[in-house]
Amino acid sequence: MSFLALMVLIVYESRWVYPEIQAYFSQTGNLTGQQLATRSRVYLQNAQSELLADQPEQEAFAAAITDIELSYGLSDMHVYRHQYECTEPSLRILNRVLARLEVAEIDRVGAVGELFGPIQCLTHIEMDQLDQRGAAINDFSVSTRQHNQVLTYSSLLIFVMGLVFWWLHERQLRRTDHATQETFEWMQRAMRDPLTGIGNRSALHQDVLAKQHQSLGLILIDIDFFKQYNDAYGHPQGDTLLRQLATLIGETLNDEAQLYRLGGDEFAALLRCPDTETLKSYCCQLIEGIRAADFAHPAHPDKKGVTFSVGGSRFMADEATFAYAYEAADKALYRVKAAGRDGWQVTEDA
Ligand SMILES: Nc1nc2c(ncn2[C@@H]2O[C@H](COP(=O)(O)OP(=O)(O)OP(=O)(O)O)[C@@H](O)[C@H]2O)c(=O)[nH]1
Repeated sequence: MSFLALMVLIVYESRWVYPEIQAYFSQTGNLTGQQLATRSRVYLQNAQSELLADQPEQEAFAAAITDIELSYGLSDMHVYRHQYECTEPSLRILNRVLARLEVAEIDRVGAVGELFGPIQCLTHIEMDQLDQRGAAINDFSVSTRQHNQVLTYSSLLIFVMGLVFWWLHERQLRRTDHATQETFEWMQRAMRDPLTGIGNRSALHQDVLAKQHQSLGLILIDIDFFKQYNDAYGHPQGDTLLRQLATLIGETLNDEAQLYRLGGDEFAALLRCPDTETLKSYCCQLIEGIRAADFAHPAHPDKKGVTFSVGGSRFMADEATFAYAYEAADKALYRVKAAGRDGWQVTEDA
């Protein structure tokens, strides 16, 4: 709002300059007024010269009459009559002198003397018109200086306001960026399992939705007798094992799978899977991988190391088929558990 007011002020100040210059240069009253009075005075002085010149009286009178008439014409102006009290009496004197010159009822010296009054009046008019012009010039330069100052300060203010707005805008931009970054990081964290760093159940759902219409394999991996492992080594060691197993699963699947911890001791792997044979080979690799890793598990009932039960299913990714695929993989896993664990099964055509 204040910005708009400043702009209006600048436009007003700019518009002011032109009419003011016009007003100055159209001081015709003063300029012309002074020039006419000067000419009129010069004619009267010429008339005096003619009267005093060494020439026949008749010629001198004729020349003087012409000069006085010219002077009269230039003096007989409304502005002079209106502004200067001496004008009317001067014109009357000129009229009288003219009349007397025409009938030769006045001598040369007398006529010259009569003209001094009007000359004095015209000199006064000239001086006054010059003073008025000087005052107008002075006023004009003062006003110009003031308006220039207003223009300069307003422009400066606008510049500073522009800088402030730019700074505020930049600051807001930085804050928004920061907030967006924070939100993004929170969302990332909300999708991660804090213990192992791999995705959680929400991430699994999201990733499936992002792979619409792709042929995928879902593999559920459950640690056998993990409760006993915790009991034997304690929870901190159990946590360490969970982290190690997350790494092992990733390496075993050649980092082609996206991994998730669904809670407790259950992991999931999601990977591209063109056919069931591929899915089976991944499951087989997992069982062989955990056996080869040979993690100690003293509380394992069969005295084996840590083992997995693995169930898998294959599906064309979308929201509805994922629910069936999950259920199918879970059933396969359950069958492995029921069959004694440490093995894998897949459900065909989920
Ligand atoms: N260390 C650790 N243990 C966990 C965590 N989450 C769950 N558990 C434990 O995992 C164990 C899972 O026990 P169960 O569901 O009976 O599974 P299990 O002992 O592996 O038995 P089966 O699956 O039938 O072979 C429980 O004892 C939980 O306390 C965790 O974040 N860290």
